Amino acid sequence: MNTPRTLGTPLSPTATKVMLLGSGELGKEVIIALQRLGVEVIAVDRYPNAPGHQVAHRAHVINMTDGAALAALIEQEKPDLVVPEIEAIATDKLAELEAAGKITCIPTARAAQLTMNREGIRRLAAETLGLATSPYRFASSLEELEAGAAAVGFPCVVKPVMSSSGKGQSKVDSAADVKAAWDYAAAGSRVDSGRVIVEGFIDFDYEITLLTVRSLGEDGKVVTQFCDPIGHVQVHGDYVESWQPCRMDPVALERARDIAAKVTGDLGGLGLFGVELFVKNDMVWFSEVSPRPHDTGMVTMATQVQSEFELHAKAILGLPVNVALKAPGASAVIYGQHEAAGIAFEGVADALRVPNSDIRLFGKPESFARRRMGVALATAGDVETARVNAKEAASRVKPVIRK
Ligand SMILES: Nc1ncnc2c1ncn2[C@@H]1O[C@H](COP(=O)(O)OP(=O)(O)OP(=O)(O)O)[C@@H](O)[C@H]1O
Ligand SMILES: NCC(=O)N[C@@H]1O[C@H](COP(=O)([O-])[O-])[C@@H](O)[C@H]1O
Ligand SMILES: [Mg+2]
Repeated sequence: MNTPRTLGTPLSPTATKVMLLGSGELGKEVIIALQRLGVEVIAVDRYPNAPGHQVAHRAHVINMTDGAALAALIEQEKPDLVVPEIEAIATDKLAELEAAGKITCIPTARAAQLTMNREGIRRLAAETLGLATSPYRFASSLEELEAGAAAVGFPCVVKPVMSSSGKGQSKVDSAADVKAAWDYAAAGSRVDSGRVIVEGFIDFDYEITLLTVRSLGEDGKVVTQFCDPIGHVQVHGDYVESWQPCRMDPVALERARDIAAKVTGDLGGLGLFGVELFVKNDMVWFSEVSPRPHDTGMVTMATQVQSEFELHAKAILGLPVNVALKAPGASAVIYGQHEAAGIAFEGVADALRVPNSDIRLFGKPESFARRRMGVALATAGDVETARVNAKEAASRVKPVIRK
């Protein structure tokens, strides 16, 4: 597509129809942004009443890694755009349907295929594009992992090739810990492929997500724009806190943008990408990329004129976008803390008494101790104050089990 999409009326023959594959907290916000433009939205996830299901025109529950089930649903709904929201999807089927001219996949089916599996994106970035990354090896057995870990050196990080939000990921300090990391990866991957990546540990000063948008310019050509860098803190491979803008050495910022332009340029298509980078002084390493909104980018709901979700919604429809920052701000995650269905949240009023704060509760039907159930947002005159306030607001929200 090189012209903006004409938008129709939902639930009528002119409807512009978008299908989200994955309907968690990130998809929910993309759906809300699309709904505001009068787009008809079909939300798909692996379990009923997912956050995005609750705000879409129609909701479906299927195993998205089942190619036949996915193709059948696409055939039934005939969406104009198919928008992957998670990694664990039958992306080969998406590629087949795209090649047959039956779907338009965001940003491209190839991008979804490459980023579903760490091996695809890592080999593209390091071996094809020549970008700096941590040293790495892939392993399909404990013996291969032992050899790989020895090759990249200790400490290192072991991750299933198909996983996200830190699932199955562990840091390994010595050869004695390799077996535990192998077992942990096997238990934690979202799709058990029996394969892992082992990466040399990068002793970075800080890490960022560089949200990068590919949208259509007035001349019909793709324009690449960068949001202000987002700094974040991760615990056990999962984000707990993020802030924007993240102060950076100007040389490092230029390098970060260069890497992001190369990766997103190769993946192609339209939409927003979250490019994850490690930074030490003016050195920048590529870590990975989401060809979709990023969890650390939830902060943009408070900090930007258009959140990462609005940017994605607009860009995929061929509409112009505005990546400007509105105010410095931060986000802090609210975890479930309990293993229970239908939990309640006390203290929301107290949380909202924190200056310039806001709360999002995702509405996930089931809570786990470390499941992300909501996020607190705060803006302030400076990022430091915003971080303190976002964490304070998050801590005032108390998940409880109601009998
Ligand atoms: N090679 C490494 N060196 C140092 N830290 C690392 C390395 N790999 C991962 N980490 C840390 O673990 C975090 C999560 O890693 P990564 O992004 O690969 O996992 P993920 O499961 O894909 O998470 P998400 O889906 O949330 O992006 C990183 O943001 C970083 O803090
Ligand atoms: N880092 C990727 C990420 O944050 N993805 C977000 O988490 C949801 C799954 O949450 P769940 O595991 O609680 O169901 C996904 O649907 C997406 O919104
Ligand atoms: Mg990551």
